[in-house]
Amino acid sequence: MKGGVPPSDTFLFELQLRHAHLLLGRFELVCGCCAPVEKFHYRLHFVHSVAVMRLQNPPVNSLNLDFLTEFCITVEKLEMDKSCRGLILTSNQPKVFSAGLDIMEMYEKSPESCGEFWKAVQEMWLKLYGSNMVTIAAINGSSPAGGCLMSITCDYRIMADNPRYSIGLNETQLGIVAPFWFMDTMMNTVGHRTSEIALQLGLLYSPSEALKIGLVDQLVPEDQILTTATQTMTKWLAIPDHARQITKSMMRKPTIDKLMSNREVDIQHFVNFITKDSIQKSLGMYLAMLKKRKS
Ligand SMILES: CCCCCC/C=C\CC(=O)SCCNC(=O)CCNC(=O)[C@H](O)C(C)(C)COP(=O)(O)OP(=O)(O)OC[C@H]1O[C@@H](n2cnc3c(N)ncnc32)[C@H](O)[C@@H]1OP(=O)(O)O
Repeated sequence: MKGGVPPSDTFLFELQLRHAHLLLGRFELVCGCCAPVEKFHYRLHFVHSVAVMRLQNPPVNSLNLDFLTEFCITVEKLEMDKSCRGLILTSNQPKVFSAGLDIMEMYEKSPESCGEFWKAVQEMWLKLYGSNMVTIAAINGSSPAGGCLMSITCDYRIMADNPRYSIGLNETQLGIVAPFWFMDTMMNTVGHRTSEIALQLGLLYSPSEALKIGLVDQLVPEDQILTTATQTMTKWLAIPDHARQITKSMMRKPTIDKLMSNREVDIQHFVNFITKDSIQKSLGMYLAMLKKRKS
């Protein structure tokens, strides 16, 4: 513990809660009083009631089952920690915020594994879209498909102004169909007409195009992304929590309820769809294209 002032009971209690996160969640915690202990899928850093989560699942922060499970446990713990009022999501990987769902979790897998994976994807969306915290995505790299979904579940999106980066729901380009709750989240963000075009064509937008259609809220130079996210967070946290939380919940509840009352059907639909030979073939071709593009 730094400094000569004895810690208050409340502070110690909060610290214990955070240490509990540390032990259960296997992430690296960086705060004034404790040294980093373990690195895993992300680093978590607390600054004045705000958790900054830097995703680090190399090489491209693809969302696999392990990552999603760990992510959900951590968000749930932050949600329960009354001292944590905001969450900033960003990437620790160069050039990529998140490459979306890990295609390997959907390719040549058993129906059981696919079902378990899809449940974790649903859980991630439910936790983030329904969060009481202020959530800000600091998008410091490309963010296709599931990466875009993760971003649009947040309350506010700040993207690095780098024309090489892109963001969007490009599922149709892989020969797959975004489920209704991906579509709903997109429609709630950019409106129905723009979503129709974006989703049917599987468009990936440059940062300036994304700003134009309202897919992101602000562009900044990459080296200013976290400072801007922190300043934005301060503005949002100035609003009384209860009023902001009730407003958020009233606006998102119908969309959340729609998935909540159809979770099992949605899982079955996903499993039936993704295990079809024709869809497996499309995924295989897409994976080969990704690898070929690299060489
Ligand atoms: C009812 C049915 C509903 C189904 C709904 C499914 C919903 C959502 C679907 C998804 O989220 S699918 C994922 C879609 N993601 C993408 O299309 C992105 C693909 N990746 C890229 O475009 C690029 O990798 C990148 C993110 C722009 C980064 O480019 P960079 O040049 O930095 O890196 P690469 O060399 O391309 O990739 C490195 C390495 O990672 C592998 N990889 C990339 N993305 C994925 C992925 N999403 N899943 C698994 N693996 C991925 C890539 O093949 C390379 O592998 P190696 O060659 O190194 O083995």
